[in-house]
Amino acid sequence: MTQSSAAPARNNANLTPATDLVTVSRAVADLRRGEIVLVQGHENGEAHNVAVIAAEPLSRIGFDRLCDIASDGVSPAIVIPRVRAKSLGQACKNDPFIAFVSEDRTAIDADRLGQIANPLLDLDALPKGDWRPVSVAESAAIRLAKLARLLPAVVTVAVAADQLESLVRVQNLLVLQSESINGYENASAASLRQVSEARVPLEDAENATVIAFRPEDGGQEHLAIVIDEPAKDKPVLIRLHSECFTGDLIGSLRCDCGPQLRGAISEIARNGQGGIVLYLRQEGRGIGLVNKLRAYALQDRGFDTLDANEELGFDADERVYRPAAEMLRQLGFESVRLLTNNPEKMTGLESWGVKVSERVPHKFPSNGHNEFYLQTKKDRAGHLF
Ligand SMILES: Nc1nc2c(ncn2[C@@H]2O[C@H](COP(=O)(O)OP(=O)(O)OP(=O)(O)O)[C@@H](O)[C@H]2O)c(=O)[nH]1
Ligand SMILES: [Zn+2]
Repeated sequence: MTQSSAAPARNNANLTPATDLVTVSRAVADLRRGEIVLVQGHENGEAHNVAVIAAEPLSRIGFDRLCDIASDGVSPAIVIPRVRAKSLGQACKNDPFIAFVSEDRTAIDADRLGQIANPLLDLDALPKGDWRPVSVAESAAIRLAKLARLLPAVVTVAVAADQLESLVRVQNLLVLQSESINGYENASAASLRQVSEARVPLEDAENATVIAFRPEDGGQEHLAIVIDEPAKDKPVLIRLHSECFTGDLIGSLRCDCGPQLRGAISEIARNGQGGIVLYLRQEGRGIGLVNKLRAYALQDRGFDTLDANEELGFDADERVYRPAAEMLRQLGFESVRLLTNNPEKMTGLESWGVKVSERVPHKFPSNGHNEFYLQTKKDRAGHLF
C-alpha cells in the first residue's frame, strides 16, 4: 500500500450525507485520473463502503493499489452493465448493472478489465467466477463514472469502517456518500449563476447576447444566446440545444444538430419578437463526446442510435432539463414556445415549472447520411416529424 503520512486529509469519513457538490466534482476528477475514491452507501440501516476505480482509465498501478486495499485473497468486483454481461454469456435478471468476481485473483489484470468493461473490445473468455447484484454504494459509483463521462463500469473492493478512516487520512482518498452522488445533477443545476455576458453579433442574428451560467462546483458552463429583446410577459420562442461537437462545429452529417442550431438562431431572428437558444452542455445526449464516438463505432457495427447507448451501459437518453429551467427562471421567463420535435424536452421543462404553451416543429431535410438516425428518433424515441 502506498503511504504518505504527510498528506493532509481532504475530508473526513463522517461527512453528513447532504449533497456535497464540491466533493463530488473532485471525485469525478479523481476517477478520470484513474485514482481510487471511497463511496459509502446505506443498506438495511448499515453503512457499506467500497473503494472504487473506473474500469476505463485503469492503470496497472491503480489496479494494484485497489488490490492492496482488498482483504487477503479477495478479488475486486467488476461492475458492468447487464447488457455487457449478457454478451459475455451471463444470463441475468433485469438489474441494469451486475458485479463479477473472479475466483482467481491473478486471472484479472488491467488489460483484461478493460476488455470486460468495453463492448468495443474483444474478450476471448471470462475467467471462472461468480456474479452478484450490485450494492447501493456500487450503483452510486456507476453514477459517478457517468458524471465523469467515462464508460459506466467500475472496479470495487469492500472497505471495513475502521479501514475507511485510515485510507482517508493516510492515502488522502476522498470519501463520499451515495446520496451526494445521486443528488449531484439536481443540486448542480440549482446552483447555476450568471457569471458573464457580452453582445456577440451573429451572422444570422446581429443583435445577440451570450450569457454564461456556471454551477457552484465549477463544472461546465451552460450558455443562453438571447436574440433581440424578447418580452417577459408572454411565451418566448426558445430552442434547447444539446451540445454536439461533431454536428455544431465540424459539420458532421451523422446527425441534424448543425442545421438545427443555425436554423433556430435564424428563425428566432426572423420572427421579430426575439427569443433564446439555450446551449446545454449535454454532448451526446448526456454521455459525453468520447462515449458518443464509441456509440458511433457501435452504430457502424449495426446498432441503432438508442441501442448503441444501451450497449455501452447508458440510458438511450441521459439528459436532464433542470439546468434549462433554472436559466429561464433567472432570466425572468416563465412560459415558452419550444422549437423541437422531441416531446421529452417539453415534459422535461414542464416538470421543472416552465410552461410550454406551444411546440414549434424544428425539422430539417436529411442529408444522405442521417436518414436512419432520424427515422430511429421518429420510430423509437417518439420524435414528432
Ligand atoms: N449518444 C448519442 N448522441 C447523439 C447521437 N447523435 C447525436 N447525438 C447527440 O444528440 C443530441 C441532439 O440534441 P438535440 O438536437 O438538442 O435534441 P433532439 O433530442 O434531437 O431533439 P430536437 O432536435 O429538439 O427535436 C446532441 O447532444 C448530440 O450530440 C448518437 O448517435 N448517439
Ligand atoms: Zn449532433
